[in-house]
Amino acid sequence: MDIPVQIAIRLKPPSLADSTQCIFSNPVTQIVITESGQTFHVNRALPVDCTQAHLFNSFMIPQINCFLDGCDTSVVIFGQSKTGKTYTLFGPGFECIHSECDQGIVPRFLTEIFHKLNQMPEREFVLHITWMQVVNNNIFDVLGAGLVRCNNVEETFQYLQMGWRQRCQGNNHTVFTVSVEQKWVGTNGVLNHRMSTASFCDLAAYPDPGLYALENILKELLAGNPPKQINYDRCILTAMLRDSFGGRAFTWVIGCISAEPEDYQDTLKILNLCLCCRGIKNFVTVNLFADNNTPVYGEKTILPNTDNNFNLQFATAQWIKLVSNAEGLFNKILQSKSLTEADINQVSEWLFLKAECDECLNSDNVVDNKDVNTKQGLPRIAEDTEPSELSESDVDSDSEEDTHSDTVFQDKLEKFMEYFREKNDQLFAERCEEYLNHVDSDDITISETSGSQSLPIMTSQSNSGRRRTIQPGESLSGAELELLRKVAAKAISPESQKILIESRKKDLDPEPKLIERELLKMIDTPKIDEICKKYKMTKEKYTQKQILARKLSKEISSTQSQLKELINLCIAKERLIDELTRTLLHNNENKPSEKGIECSVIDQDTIKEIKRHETNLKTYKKQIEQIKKQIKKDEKRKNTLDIELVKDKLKLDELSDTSVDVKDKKVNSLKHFTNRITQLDSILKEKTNDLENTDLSKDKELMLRKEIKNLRKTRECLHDQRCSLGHKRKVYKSLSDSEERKLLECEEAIEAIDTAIEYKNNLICGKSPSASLSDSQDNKDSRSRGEQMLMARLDKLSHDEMKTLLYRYFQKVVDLRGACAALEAGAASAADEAAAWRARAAAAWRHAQRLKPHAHTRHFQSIHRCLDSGNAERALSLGMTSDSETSDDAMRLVNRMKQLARYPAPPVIPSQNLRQLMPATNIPVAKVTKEKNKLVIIQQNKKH
Ligand SMILES: Nc1ncnc2c1ncn2[C@@H]1O[C@H](COP(=O)(O)OP(=O)(O)OP(=O)(O)O)[C@@H](O)[C@H]1O
Repeated sequence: MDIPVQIAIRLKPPSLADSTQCIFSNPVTQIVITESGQTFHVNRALPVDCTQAHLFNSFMIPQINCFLDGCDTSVVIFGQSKTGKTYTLFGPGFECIHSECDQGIVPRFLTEIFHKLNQMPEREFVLHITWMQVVNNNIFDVLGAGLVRCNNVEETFQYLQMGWRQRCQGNNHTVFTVSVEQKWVGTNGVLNHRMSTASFCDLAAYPDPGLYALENILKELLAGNPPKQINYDRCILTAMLRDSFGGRAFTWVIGCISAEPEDYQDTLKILNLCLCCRGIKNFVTVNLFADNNTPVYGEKTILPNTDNNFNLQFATAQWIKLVSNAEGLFNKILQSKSLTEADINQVSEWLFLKAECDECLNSDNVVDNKDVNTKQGLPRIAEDTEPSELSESDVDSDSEEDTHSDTVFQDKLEKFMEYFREKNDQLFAERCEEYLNHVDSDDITISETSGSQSLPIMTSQSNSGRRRTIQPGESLSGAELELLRKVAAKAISPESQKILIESRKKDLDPEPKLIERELLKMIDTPKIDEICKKYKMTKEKYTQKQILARKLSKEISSTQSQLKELINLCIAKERLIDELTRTLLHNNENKPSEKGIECSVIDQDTIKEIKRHETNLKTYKKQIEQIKKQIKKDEKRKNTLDIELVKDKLKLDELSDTSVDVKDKKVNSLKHFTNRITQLDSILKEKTNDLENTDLSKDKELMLRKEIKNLRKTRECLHDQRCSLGHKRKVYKSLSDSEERKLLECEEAIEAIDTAIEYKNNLICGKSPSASLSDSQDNKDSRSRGEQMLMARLDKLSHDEMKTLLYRYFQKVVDLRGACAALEAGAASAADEAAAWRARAAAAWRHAQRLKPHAHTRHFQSIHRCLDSGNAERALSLGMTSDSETSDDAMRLVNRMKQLARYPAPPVIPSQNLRQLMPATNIPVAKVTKEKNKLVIIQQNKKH
């Protein structure tokens, strides 16, 4: 979320009560006004008498909440010297003499944080503090221990005291940070793992190089430069405040100003600087760890139980996991800000509905057992072994208890099934409708491939807002639709398919809820409920009768034992009476008469005793009779009960057959639906992933297209440049060296741009653009060790390094191409020269061939002439130069030479004589002319 930096202005109270004030603040209108009437609108215009507590409460409480939610926060204080910057941040000091009321923002913040965290025992947290000072662009660790872990407020205050003593006094910057890592399991059963940092910066007063550097950064940010392009590392202070300005922190800037007239100019400067910050927006976001939002389930969640509720529990657990996964993804997508507003609304609605479901699932109405840990998603469906109404009856046998708990369990199970069915149906129907409703009407098709199992997918534009929470149908791929058809087809009876097909044939818009109803019918048949109720009632009666029967038989057996005892007593009494009677008779027979009076007294006693015993015996016998009667009665009752029990048993068996059938059906339906839920959830998950990917890839695609567009523009420019250079070369036949190089660069750059465009196009089309560079196993294996090392190094290169490297290679390539072009030109001219020479040689050869016979002849003629003229030496030298050893002329010449060598040379004749001596080689020529009827013949030499 983009949040502008917030501004608060605090006026230092005047040193003297009656001193004049040149700056005023209006906390109602949040305006700071100068004596000249200049106004500054700020977020908090704090009054002169503003207390430390008021300052803290007026804007730090929301900061604390934000911080505990996992966002970074920051407080930066500007102000001239002695305007109360340190006082605002820390207070007057940490000694006991100082009142707690004077505590500044930092101690209050720490106290509040510990207080709040202690109020949330479910949160595990680790808190660290650091206290740094920037003195002359050098960093100084006030606490001397870097990050210091604090477990409670007391410990933290000890460090504050220590730091207060150790800190450097003077005009320097102080940065105090508090970082907290928190971990807790939310009510939805997912882990929250966050990290937040709060920084408190007490800036030095002007003039300070760090402050100037910060001022420049603020100006750059205000000019609209993205933070990524701003060099925060120009000094330590700016590097430390990277997050506060243009970063991810929720920042408050506090301007501490003096209201006194002599400080007016400095105050204006600080006010303007603070106002500068108002235009800066920070991207505040929750800092999450990778494991944030992962579902956390205790072992308690999945209970080993009967088959029936195991499925139920498993389905529920899976369901919750899947929905939580989707929730995590949705949260991430929301944070990524890659969604349109409509999408954000939908996702938010989904999250809201999910929260509603969680609330509902975790409510105590659903599950009686209140001990269930609500953090673990759906409360545990526990076996209820608590005694209920029936247990009050006199049931003492184990089997009775079992039967009783069975009944209770049956009830519970029914209840849970009912609940689960409702929820499941509701959720499933929603999903089903969403999927089916959002396919375009064109998609009403019956898949030919799936044969009779195929389902016509219908559409209806009707939708309720709630059901439009997720609209996967809008972007369902063909494969997904097919999967959905299959999933739905499995659940729909052939009859309903027929109805659907028929309704489609009639060209009616089939009611989308038909499918839903059909699905619901599968598990929600009234017959099943009736049977279940009847079975339940009969079973209850049967159990009661069983109990009664048991009670009776127990009573009978106890009466029988009582009877036995009485009978034994009677027997004993009879024996006693017999014995007494026998004694009495014996006494009467053996005793003398004188003792008669004494004897009769004893006899009377014995008689009395006998009589008493006989009366007792009679009573016993009566009792025995009564007991016998009672036993008979009880036995009769028991027999009746037994008969009834047998009858009931038969009835139960009968019902049970039906109910088992029904139960089986139910279990099957439940299983089936569990599977379907899993399938649908996997689709949902896929769709969620797709949604994320699509949105991401859409953005990416847009970006790529933009890049391609830009590249094309660049290419066009380069192309124009290349054309103009080419044209120039054509016209002037040559280019300067730099122009030649430029041309090469253009060509090379165009080639590189073409490759880049192709690469990006491939990315858009989803093709692997750099198969050769991709790190597939095959490629890795096929690379030599050297190549692998090179690739590993390239992988480690930073963006800038890569850019430099590429530029160098580009230059190298251009150099090489230049050298190559020069070489090619040299080679071409050499080849031309060679060709010219070859042509000349050929011509010479032909010429030589043509001239050869004449030359020979002329050569030999001249030799002969020399010989003839007697110039043997000349002839010899000419002969020496002749190359005609094999020719006849040569042979003849050689012979003549040999003769000349044998005979001496003739005497030298003067040339005039020689002419006379010459044979008539000059044949006289007669010229005949006609002069008047006369023929004139004139002899004349040829030479004349
Ligand atoms: N609002 C205030 N209420 C009471 N006392 C104040 C207030 N503001 C400042 N003081 C007092 O003014 C004095 C100077 O304040 P403080 O040291 O905080 O200024 P400072 O801007 O940090 O100065 P420096 O830049 O020199 O570090 C301190 O004694 C402080 O107690």
